Amino acid sequence: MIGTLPVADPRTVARAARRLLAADRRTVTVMVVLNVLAALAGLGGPWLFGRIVDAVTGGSGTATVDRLALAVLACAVVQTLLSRSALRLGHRFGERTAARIREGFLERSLNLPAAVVERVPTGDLVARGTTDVDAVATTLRNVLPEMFVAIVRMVLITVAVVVLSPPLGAAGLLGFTGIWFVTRWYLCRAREAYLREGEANSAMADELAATTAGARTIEAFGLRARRLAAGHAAIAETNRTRLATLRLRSVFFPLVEFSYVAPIVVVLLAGGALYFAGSVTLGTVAAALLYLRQMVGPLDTIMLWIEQLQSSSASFARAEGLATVPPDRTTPVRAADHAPPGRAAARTAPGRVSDRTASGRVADHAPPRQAADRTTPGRTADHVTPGRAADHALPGRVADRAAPGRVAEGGTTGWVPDGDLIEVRGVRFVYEPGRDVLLDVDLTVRPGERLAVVGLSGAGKSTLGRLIAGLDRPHTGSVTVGGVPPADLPPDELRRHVVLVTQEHHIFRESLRDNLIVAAPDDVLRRALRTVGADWADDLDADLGENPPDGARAQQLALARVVLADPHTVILDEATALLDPTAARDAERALAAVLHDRTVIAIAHRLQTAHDADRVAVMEGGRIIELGSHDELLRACGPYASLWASWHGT
Ligand SMILES: Nc1ncnc2c1ncn2[C@@H]1O[C@H](COP(=O)(O)OP(=O)(O)OP(=O)(O)O)[C@@H](O)[C@H]1O
Repeated sequence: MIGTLPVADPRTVARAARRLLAADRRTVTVMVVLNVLAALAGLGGPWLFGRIVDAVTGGSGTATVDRLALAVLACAVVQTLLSRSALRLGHRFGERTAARIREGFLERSLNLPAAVVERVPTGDLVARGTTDVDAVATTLRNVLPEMFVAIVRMVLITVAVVVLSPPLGAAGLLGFTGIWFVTRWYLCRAREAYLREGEANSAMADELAATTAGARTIEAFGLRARRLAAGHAAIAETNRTRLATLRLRSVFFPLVEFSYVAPIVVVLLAGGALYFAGSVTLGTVAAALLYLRQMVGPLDTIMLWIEQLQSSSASFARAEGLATVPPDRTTPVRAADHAPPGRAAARTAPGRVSDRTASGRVADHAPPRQAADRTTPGRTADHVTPGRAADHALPGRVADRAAPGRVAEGGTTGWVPDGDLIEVRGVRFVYEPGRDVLLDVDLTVRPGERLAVVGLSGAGKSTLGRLIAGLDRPHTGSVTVGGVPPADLPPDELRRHVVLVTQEHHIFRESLRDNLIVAAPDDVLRRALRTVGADWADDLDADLGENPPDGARAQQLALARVVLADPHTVILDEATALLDPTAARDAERALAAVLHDRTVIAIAHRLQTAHDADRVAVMEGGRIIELGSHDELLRACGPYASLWASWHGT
């Protein structure tokens, strides 16, 4: 488990950059060729100008000078045309590559293990997906093509000046060595400085997001001063890191300016001496000087953008860092899996169920049967398959799924659950090394049973719920649903078996239909909405991004998703805790309709839920310390009896 998102190391970044170049190999090749041709055309000008100087000093006629001047013009025109084409191609390449990076980032974000997403600061992920990806996109679109042109020109100008006159070329290059030292000094410090600036930006975004999201809590608990102090600290850190990069720039750029003049002075002095010694013509000195002047253009471009390149390479490292997070399930989910129903099947499961695909990891116990062996001819699976109206038998759980013979689509283990039995055996789980959150947990939940899990805050109830819902894997022991580890099931399959409903109900900025996640005919969707009492939801095309439903309605939507997914087991983790009492009563009614005929594991804070359950599991310090019916546990006079007594005030 990790507390912050990682940053890719330089080798990983270089590999990713190579992959992006290789993805557009043809364009890159054409770009290189056009740039080389443009740079070659550009070399003609100074050389011809040198010939003009020699022609004039040698007393040639104006006709020669005119011809040479026309050739200079032709070179300039050809260079402009070729450069423009190369640049246009470069911009297009940049756009396409930026789109690839965005898609990759989206895919990786969706693939992040739920436990990681919950633990890392939201601001970090948001800043990487916005500021960092935008910085990389801008660089690819605007900076990289120009840098590329500049580098090609610099290389060819260097070759040209050395070929023109080796001693003058050597003098010029000697003059340019200062830039190399200055740039090296800058680059050694810039990456770290920009990475720190990016981190500080993320932290500030996180602080602001936390303050905005928790506005009501802040008001209610008088936390304004605390939040302000946290905000100021984050802003101060951002300022500090920005000043650090500014300091680097304020040393770097003046030194670069000075370094431009140095080679010209050196060549003028050396050229003068060589001319008077009769080793070079005046035209050659003039051409060499012009070449060196020409060098300033591409150098300027490189120096101008080098800062942007540094900051965006740090941004790229942050965006690529997501790729280094180990997945909780090994088969990555495709971005297409997250398109709304109708476009692609799965997006986000009801409640906080993550849409990740299954891992190739084989369970440490033997699943009942292998899917491949179980394809029974003529047997039809009765699952809630997107688009299959017949499967949506509402409101209770009527569909007969997990039928032997059905092959799990997209599953990596090839196993499919056989039956609805939930078994937890010898489970141990940690979020942070050295701190067991679950220890030796054994539990069997029979199909159709209502189990309440109670215990003090931090006892491990939600973690147990997450393991049964397949969002996390146990570190030791096994959790199985119908004999198969739920974390091994692909999202589509998983949600037909187990769904976790929490108090968080995410609403996508899409239509009501898309928000229901499971694709089904309109009448089935409407029936699901009616089942949960969502009378307000008659227009399936209504854009929920424009009119986001309030807490109670969002809850109804989440429950409608459960109805449509039609799982045999629903895990409720404080599903109605955030609703006001009236809304909570309505939600309880809707819940009752949804839970009918299903196995229910209710993580309960109100002991009334435990009272109404078939059995109660009492958790403490990551262990189940008592298990039995309400009456049995009361008779046992143990921890549950004490909890019940204190809850009742007796
Ligand atoms: N993502 C996480 N990263 C690190 N520690 C975590 C994470 N989630 C929970 N914990 C810790 O694990 C322990 C068990 O948490 P869990 O949420 O499972 O308990 P709980 O009984 O459901 O508590 P509550 O009733 O307060 O929700 C707690 O100490 C909690 O701080």
